Amino acid sequence: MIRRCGRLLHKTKVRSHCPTEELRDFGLPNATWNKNLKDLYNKFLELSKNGSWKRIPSHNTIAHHLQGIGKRMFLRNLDSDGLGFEYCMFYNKDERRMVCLFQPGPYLEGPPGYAHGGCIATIIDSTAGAGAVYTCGSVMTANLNITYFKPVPLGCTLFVDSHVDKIEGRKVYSSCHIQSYDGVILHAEASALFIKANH
Ligand SMILES: CCCCCCCC/C=C\CCCCCCCC(=O)SCCNC(=O)CCNC(=O)[C@H](O)C(C)(C)COP(=O)(O)OP(=O)(O)OC[C@H]1O[C@@H](n2cnc3c(N)ncnc32)[C@H](O)[C@@H]1OP(=O)(O)O
Repeated sequence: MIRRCGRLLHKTKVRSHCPTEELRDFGLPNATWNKNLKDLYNKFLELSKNGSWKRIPSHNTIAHHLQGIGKRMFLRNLDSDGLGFEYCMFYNKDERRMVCLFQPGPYLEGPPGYAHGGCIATIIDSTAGAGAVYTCGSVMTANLNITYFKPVPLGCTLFVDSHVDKIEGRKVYSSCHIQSYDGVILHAEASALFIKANH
């Protein structure tokens, strides 16, 4: 247990929204990560050693205008680890690829025992969106098309693989695949159009 901002918090379990708390990097392993997620994470850490891949830190806010009223980034806004979006991302600049290692928690349930399609869309948007941001700066999603092939069991480990395919002026075209951690099952694929900020 640690004491922060006058509240008692369990070191690995509880997420504080206290605005004065130092930023926590949620892309680091915690006790709720299953073995497959940890193994994939370690594999990408290994690949990062020669600089080709880079781990992307993940905080619970990018919204500076929210300072003073808490940190509420959509994917990191639950108060406990493991219940919602558990994920980390790695970026490969040369390949214009952003991958996300994702473990959907029980609060993301849609059909009984399976992830809601909206949370699959969210992780695709966030992964491909982050890939577009890291490749060419601020973007907004203009279009996202998803084909769902196989339902995603809650608690499994997914490999989300996005790629910036083409950049035409302000338009950034990306594709994304969601597979099981071992690549055996293709759960979904998507194409997305991002528009670069007009400044
Ligand atoms: C976010 C950045 C933060 C940076 C922080 C760094 C940390 C990185 C870490 C983590 C990143 C996380 C990543 C986030 C991921 C999530 C992103 C979202 O959820 S975004 C919210 C949902 N999307 C909206 O709410 C958009 C709503 N729509 C709009 O605001 C506008 O329509 C917008 C900006 C998309 C375009 O508007 P216009 O006025 O700027 O530009 P116009 O002139 O309309 O379009 C430019 C060109 O694009 C085409 N275009 C626009 N929309 C299109 C569409 N839907 N389909 C096809 N073409 C389209 C147009 O035809 C035009 O093409 P022609 O230049 O004439 O050839």
